[in-house]
Amino acid sequence: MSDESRLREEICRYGRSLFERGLTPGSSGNISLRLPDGGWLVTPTNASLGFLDPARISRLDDAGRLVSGDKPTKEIPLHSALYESRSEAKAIVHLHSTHAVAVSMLPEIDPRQVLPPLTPYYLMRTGGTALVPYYRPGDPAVADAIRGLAGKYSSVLLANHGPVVAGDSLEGAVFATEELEETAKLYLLLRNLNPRQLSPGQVADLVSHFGLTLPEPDDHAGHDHG
Ligand SMILES: O=C(O)[C@@H](O)C(=O)COP(=O)(O)O
Ligand SMILES: [Zn+2]
Repeated sequence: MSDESRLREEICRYGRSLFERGLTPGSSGNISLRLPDGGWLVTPTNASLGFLDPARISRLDDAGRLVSGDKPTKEIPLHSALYESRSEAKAIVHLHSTHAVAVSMLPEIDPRQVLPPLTPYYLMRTGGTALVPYYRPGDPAVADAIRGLAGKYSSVLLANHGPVVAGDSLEGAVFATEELEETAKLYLLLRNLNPRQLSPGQVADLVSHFGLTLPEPDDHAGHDHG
């Protein structure tokens, strides 16, 4: 099997797994992978991640033109801007996972740190998450909001919409998105119960032990637009 065939299968396998676990319902969500030649594989628009066909995955060239397969997701500007700002990223996952979407609507959310440091694994997998304001799905204007994060976040929550997470492999992007969803669930379970968070010293220990790069507390991620 060629590398590209293997990657097509991988998109379908992870898509099915995410769908079957209820992490993105209906035809919501999309996945992309960057190929060594600069082209991409992306999920087609209006396709359920649970029922993808490897042969119908959209293949784009390095200029973003459709080369084969079905019409691509309408979120190409979103994926493209995140790849642009995270040059090492190889894959991106966007989901409508319920708890993360719920958190994106809460009034107290800090756009530079959507979730507090509740668990080590959340920080290790996501490196922290930024919130960007609401944009209509497919609106190319979301790209400027992603660029406004200056490449500091690979994990982003779109307000009233869902997470979009980049990784250095599809597995990495999927694992980080799952961790964001689980931590959003914990946050909602513990909201108003004053849970103990990781202390600054415990976070610093994780940063040094695992070589994490976390955004500085004063890094700005814009909240309002329009
Ligand atoms: O929320 C939306 O409409 C999109 O962001 C989405 O999740 C699915 O769109 P397509 O990938 O174009 O099907
Ligand atoms: Zn969406």
